[in-house]
Amino acid sequence: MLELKDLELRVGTFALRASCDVDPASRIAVIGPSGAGKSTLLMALAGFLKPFVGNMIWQGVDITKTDPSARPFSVLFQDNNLFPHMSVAQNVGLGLRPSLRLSSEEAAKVDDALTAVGLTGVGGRKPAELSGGQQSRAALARVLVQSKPMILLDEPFAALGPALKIEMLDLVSDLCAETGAGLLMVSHDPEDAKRICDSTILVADGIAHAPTATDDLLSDPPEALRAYLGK
Ligand SMILES: Nc1ncnc2c1ncn2[C@@H]1O[C@H](COP(=O)(O)OP(=O)(O)OP(=O)(O)O)[C@@H](O)[C@H]1O
Repeated sequence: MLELKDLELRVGTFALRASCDVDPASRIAVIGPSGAGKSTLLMALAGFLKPFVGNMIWQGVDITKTDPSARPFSVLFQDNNLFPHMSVAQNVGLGLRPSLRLSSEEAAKVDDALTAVGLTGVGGRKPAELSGGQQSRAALARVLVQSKPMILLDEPFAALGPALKIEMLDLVSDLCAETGAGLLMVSHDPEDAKRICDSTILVADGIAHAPTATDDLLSDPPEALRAYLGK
């Protein structure tokens, strides 16, 4: 279990509270109005933002002060963060070893991850030589190669067209099913949540609420979500 214990996150004058249990094996969407704190929550989980108050507990162990690389999460933010001067395989390899001095076993893992996302044979290309969808797949391979128990995605497919976005969401869903990884995915689109997430965390009015069944939440949205959905 991932426990958020009386967490308070602060960025400038903004504050977000979270106190709930999260099933690390499930697929969870994080939705809410713009500026509500969705990215802030992910940044704190990933270890890039120190909580002002409270603790994060992973399987009974306090990870509040654990380095990002030692946390049970791999993270993908919106802009993919592929380095243009490196090959696709090197970009993926960074997920395993920043020095890129990979053992043959690690190099094989990179190949496996590229295959899993449908990029067999393109490891030698530079990111600019890939389409937008292929770049998203490469970024996903870097997440996958880390074999972490949970994947954190912050609107990684927002720049893709609707058909490509659906393709990527389904790929994420399949990869989670195959690897057993859990998912926490920030999205602006409730349809994304409906498509691949069993439960949803609503972030609104300074609170990251406990995960609720996605269908229940969206069929009978609370006031804060209703306004956001335009209902
Ligand atoms: N560096 C910063 N300094 C001060 N305030 C910040 C900083 N970064 C973010 N904020 C504020 O923190 C709040 C939460 O931002 P956050 O990016 O987490 O929201 P969000 O829900 O992810 O928004 P969006 O959906 O628009 O991406 C916002 O009100 C934002 O203005």
